[in-house]
Amino acid sequence: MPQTKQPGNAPLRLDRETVAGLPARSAQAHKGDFGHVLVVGGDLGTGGAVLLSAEAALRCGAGLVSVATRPEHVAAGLARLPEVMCLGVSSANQLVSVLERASVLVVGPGLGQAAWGRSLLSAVANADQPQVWDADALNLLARTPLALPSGSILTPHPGEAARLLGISTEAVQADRPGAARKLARRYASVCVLKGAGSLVADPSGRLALCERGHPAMAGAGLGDVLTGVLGALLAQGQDAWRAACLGVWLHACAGERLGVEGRGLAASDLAPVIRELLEEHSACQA
Ligand SMILES: NC(=O)C1=CN([C@@H]2O[C@H](COP(=O)(O)OP(=O)(O)OC[C@H]3O[C@@H](n4cnc5c(N)ncnc54)[C@H](OP(=O)(O)O)[C@@H]3O)[C@@H](O)[C@H]2O)[C@@H](O)CC1
Ligand SMILES: Nc1ncnc2c1ncn2[C@@H]1O[C@H](COP(=O)(O)OP(=O)(O)O)[C@@H](O)[C@H]1O
Repeated sequence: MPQTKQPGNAPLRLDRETVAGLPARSAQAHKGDFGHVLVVGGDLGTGGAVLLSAEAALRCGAGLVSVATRPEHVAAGLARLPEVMCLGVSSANQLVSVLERASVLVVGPGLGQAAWGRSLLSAVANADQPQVWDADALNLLARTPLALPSGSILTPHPGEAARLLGISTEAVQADRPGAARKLARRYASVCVLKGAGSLVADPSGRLALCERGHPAMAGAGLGDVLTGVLGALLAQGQDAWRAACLGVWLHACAGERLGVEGRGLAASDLAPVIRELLEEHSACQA
């Protein structure tokens, strides 16, 4: 990423110039060049969260996308996203073969915190691919010591950050840079602290601020979309810091573009707009 000089401890401001893009694709490119994102989650009652994530990964250029979810959700997943390989798993041992084939793991959207979700999260945590942890993966992490593999990203909203840090949501909001940096250090991962003015922190203390976005984004599933975007950028070779900076910026700019239409922004509206913005920033063909 171009390193704009930052005065003192000021965060890097994410904009078109400061976020690093994806390289153009060669004319001989094939799907095997762009990674395989596996999204794990979607317990009974929250099955849509994994589909939002998988759709975003597909629309941001991942070569292959799989979902591992409750068997009850497979038919709906295939009907909505025929491009995605949708596997029903009743227990963690059914995850093993698909985990081995994936290059990036996204875990947490709609995962739940019951035995099913806990066992899938343990299996994912034992894998060594770069990972994106969100939602219930973070709620479980707050209760159980688990290590994230190197090159991973966690994406708490202020409520999840508060649970991880054992403090109130208000305390997180009162010192967002401090909370983001602390989580990045504690989990040796890049931390995206979501909410108006999302922050990206890394374990070395580096901090970036995204001033884009729109209050129309305050609705269900927008964070699930972000996880898929980040998974796709990791799968296409960006490291955790670059993927987080580009992904957060694209997601917020897409929210802004759609937000002008007013309230009622559906999370699934976002993916095609993120695709447009990604092409404007990093064209697929030179
Ligand atoms: N279609 C589906 O299947 C969907 C499934 N989903 C799944 O549902 C599960 C539960 O996830 P969740 O995030 O709704 O619940 P939870 O962690 O209790 O957080 C809520 C509390 O956190 C806080 N808070 C959050 N943001 C804040 C901010 N910016 N600024 C300040 N505070 C903020 C705020 O706390 P409060 O202010 O109310 O104290 C808020 O009440 C999870 O598995 C997820 O994947 C969802 O993704 C939706 C779509
Ligand atoms: N007022 C806002 N301004 C900018 N971005 C927002 C605003 N409200 C929500 N967002 C963004 O929308 C997403 C919401 O994610 P999250 O709270 O995890 O929702 P969910 O769990 O329903 O998917 C985050 O990326 C957050 O930064």
